[in-house]
Amino acid sequence: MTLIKPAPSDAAPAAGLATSNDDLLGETPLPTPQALRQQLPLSAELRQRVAAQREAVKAILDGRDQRLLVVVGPCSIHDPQAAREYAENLSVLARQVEDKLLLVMRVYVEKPRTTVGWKGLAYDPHLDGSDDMAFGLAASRALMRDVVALGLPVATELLQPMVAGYLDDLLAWTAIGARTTESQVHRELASGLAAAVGFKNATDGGIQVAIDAIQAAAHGHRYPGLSASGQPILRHTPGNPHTHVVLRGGHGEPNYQVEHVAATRRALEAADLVPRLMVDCSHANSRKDHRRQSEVLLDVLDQRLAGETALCGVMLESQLFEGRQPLKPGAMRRGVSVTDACIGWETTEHLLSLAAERLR
Ligand SMILES: O=C[C@H](O)[C@H](O)COP(=O)(O)O
Ligand SMILES: C=C(OP(=O)(O)O)C(=O)O
Repeated sequence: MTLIKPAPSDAAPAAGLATSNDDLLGETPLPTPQALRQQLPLSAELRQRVAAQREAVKAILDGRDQRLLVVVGPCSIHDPQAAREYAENLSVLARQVEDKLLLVMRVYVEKPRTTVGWKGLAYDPHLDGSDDMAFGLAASRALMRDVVALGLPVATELLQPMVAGYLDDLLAWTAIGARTTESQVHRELASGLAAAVGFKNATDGGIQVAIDAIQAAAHGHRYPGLSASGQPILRHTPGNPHTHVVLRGGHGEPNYQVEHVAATRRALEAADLVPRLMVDCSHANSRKDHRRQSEVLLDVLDQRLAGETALCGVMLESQLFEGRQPLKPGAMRRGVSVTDACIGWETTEHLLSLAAERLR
């Protein structure tokens, strides 16, 4: 992706004259979270639905509901219309398997990058480096609201803490990603979320950072933030007891197999935490080959059926069509991932129907 030069109005003054960082930065106003929520409000019915969806996720994490939590959907959203079509398919499947699986749709609008790259619908919705974030935040909120209206719970990764205020009333489950689980800022954010939070293990495969994150997020925190109306505030959080580890493998090596799950269970128990985990079938667990996600899922199902109660969830990266494609506006295939490769809808439907059948 080509980096765009700042427009003249955003251009920084000559560096030699700068006396503070503000002099070096361009800026573009954004709506406040309150303004966006007013523009795209949640009805009382949808608010209650989100509350019920959160409760359903927490019941699984607490062991009050024996179903498997399944966070499934695109690696990233770049085409909200295609995502709506995906959500319609998923909502039909969700009803067919609801006796054994709770399906939650990945609506990932912020992407953490290893170095640089497209950062997601919320940041660059026109996919051209113009970074029309006001539009991107609105498109993200509108899509999440439509997904909830279809009856599906929404999952996302929260990356930039300020973005949370635009979207967090819609979320039933949240990820803190492998690149941010060790960050105090993200642990503080998690401690104030009403939704359950999954902490990914680190990109090097280390699980201790996720265990530390669970402990940090369970505590109340006070940290500076912005209120819904844009006022700087000291935020007071209550602590979040509904968090868990997500095993995603590390540095190309998987960590979903029986010995890894047993080691993670022991590490959680040693820290006096309830052993509850989700396995991400993608990322290093699939060695970044989307076709291997099924292997991981089937292994996790075998572990569950063999009595491993710590395994309460799985994650799948899935799109309308399989694979991935480079981000080239004007030359793109509809419903194909522009970040990590995904399995296609037919495979997703087959795998989740099979999973429900095996658990029956
Ligand atoms: O889930 C998606 C990617 O694995 C993550 O955003 C990192 O992407 P990158 O390594 O392509 O930057
Ligand atoms: C970026 C993701 O995962 P991880 O943080 O495990 O790399 C993701 O699930 O989209």
